[in-house]
Amino acid sequence: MVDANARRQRAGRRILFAMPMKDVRLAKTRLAPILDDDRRERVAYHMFEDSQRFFADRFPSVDRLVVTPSERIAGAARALGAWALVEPTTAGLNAAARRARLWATERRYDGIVIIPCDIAFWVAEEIEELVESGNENDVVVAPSIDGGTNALSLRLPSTLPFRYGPQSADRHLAEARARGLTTAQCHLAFLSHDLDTPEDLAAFGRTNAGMPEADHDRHCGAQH
Ligand SMILES: Nc1nc2c(ncn2[C@@H]2O[C@H](COP(=O)(O)OP(=O)(O)OP(=O)(O)O)[C@@H](O)[C@H]2O)c(=O)[nH]1
Ligand SMILES: C[C@H](OP(=O)(O)O)C(=O)O
Repeated sequence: MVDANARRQRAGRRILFAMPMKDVRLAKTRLAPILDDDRRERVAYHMFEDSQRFFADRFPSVDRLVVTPSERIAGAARALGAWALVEPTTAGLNAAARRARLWATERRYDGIVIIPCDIAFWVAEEIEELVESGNENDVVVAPSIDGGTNALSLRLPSTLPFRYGPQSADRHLAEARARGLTTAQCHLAFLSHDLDTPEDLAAFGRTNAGMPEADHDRHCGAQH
């Protein structure tokens, strides 16, 4: 009975997917050595659009917020069914995350899942796993293969300091533990692959080389 009630409560949680996105002119700068500006901007825009279509198609009932300094991206986000929050300047991912969390808190969402717009392959089951783990834990981190944070789920309200940057996955978990929050880490094979470097792009182009072979490589586990 307790379980059934808890499940019903979780099912009623309102969450927000928050997706930070730069102006494409400043995006994907690590690809500049191999792509001219036009191609680099197209890659950035294509990945952004792909992310929005994926969430609109597979998670139509979950609100999305795109945080961006770009009016062009904001307009495209709205056309693809998202809310858009326009930042006055490009102030970094930590600042964008803080803005998104404030927006969500003011609107009384129960949770926020911050996800970048540069994942090579989106897999709905991975996102479901992440959301489910976020229903059970205050803070959930899905690391990228280089130790970054490719998804961060927070139960709201939250005062966790954002630590995007090198090795941010461990840093987010450490900050959460230091505050006595419940934490989990999700190992999600596809979500761990953002497309940042020329090597990532080459792997992406080689029919899944460098990508996980099967989509069953996913699990979330509590961290103590
Ligand atoms: N709104 C906003 N989004 C950002 C900012 N910095 C990064 N992002 C977004 O956060 C996600 C991960 O970004 P990064 O991998 O750090 O940046 P990137 O533009 O994809 O690639 P690099 O320029 O090579 O670092 C992408 O969706 C970015 O567009 C920022 O200052 N503001
Ligand atoms: C989003 C980013 O992940 P990376 O690009 O380092 O994988 C970070 O955690 O700062």
